[in-house]
Amino acid sequence: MIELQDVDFAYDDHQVLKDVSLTLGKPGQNVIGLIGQNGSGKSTMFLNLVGILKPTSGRILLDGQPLKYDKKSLTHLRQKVCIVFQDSEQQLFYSIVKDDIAFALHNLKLPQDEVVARVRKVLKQLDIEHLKDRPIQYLSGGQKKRVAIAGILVLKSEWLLLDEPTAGLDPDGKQRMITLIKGLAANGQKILISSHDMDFMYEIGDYFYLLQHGNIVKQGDKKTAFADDKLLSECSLEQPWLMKLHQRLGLPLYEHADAMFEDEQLIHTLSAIQ
Ligand SMILES: Nc1ncnc2c1ncn2[C@@H]1O[C@H](COP(=O)(O)OP(=O)(O)OP(=O)(O)O)[C@@H](O)[C@H]1O
Repeated sequence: MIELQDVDFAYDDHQVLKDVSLTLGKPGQNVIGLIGQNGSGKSTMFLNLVGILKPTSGRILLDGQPLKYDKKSLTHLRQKVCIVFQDSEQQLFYSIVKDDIAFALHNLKLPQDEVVARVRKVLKQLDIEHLKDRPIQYLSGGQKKRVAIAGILVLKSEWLLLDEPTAGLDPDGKQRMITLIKGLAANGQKILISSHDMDFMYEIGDYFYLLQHGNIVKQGDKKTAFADDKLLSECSLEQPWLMKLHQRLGLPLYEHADAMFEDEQLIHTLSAIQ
């Protein structure tokens, strides 16, 4: 579990996180969403969680132990909690895809056959086997994102932090991201995602935190987190469309779009209207 206790963070005199307390990794909460508009502090919170930044006050605990910031402790932390940055370029270092994915594994001094096996597995998992020998500089933004994620997934960390994973993706890329995240979560991967893409978050998340100007102003499951349209618009966020249909048209609150399209009773009612 990851716990934040009364965490404040400021860049010099610019206070960004304000008294944030939360516990990540409770049973049934494999995919956790951190929602907030641009500048609300999501990336700053992520950077605190991986020890790149240190809370100005308060503390962060991993499995009950407060984070320490010496080199050895940070190496340990980064084997358990890994981040995929919003800008994939920030974490692509090698020129060829398969070398880049293997980079951190070589750093960990894993045996070569283990490195090869792990790289092969993630290439398949992310459907990028065809890119393995390609120069990274010629990949599209969406392909680079998948390579960056592959380079983290090979590490098999307990926690995966995805900062704005759908930024810049086309509908197909977004759908692939949804499939990937659902697949990882089904295998027990714990994932924290930051985004202001509300339909995406609604589709994949189990539990949500709403961040406004560095404060957690709401938390809960889908039903709770997205219910207050007024609060969401104060945060410059839009209600997910399934929640709008529920609140404004009285439809059941579907967990995801497929559940609505597969609802035979709804289909029957709609066809009777026509
Ligand atoms: N290195 C920095 N130095 C000073 N201020 C910063 C720095 N990084 C971010 N900020 C400021 O901190 C605030 C929160 O930024 P942050 O990137 O955490 O927000 P965010 O919610 O992730 O935004 P976005 O959705 O645009 O990625 C913003 O006002 C931003 O300008």
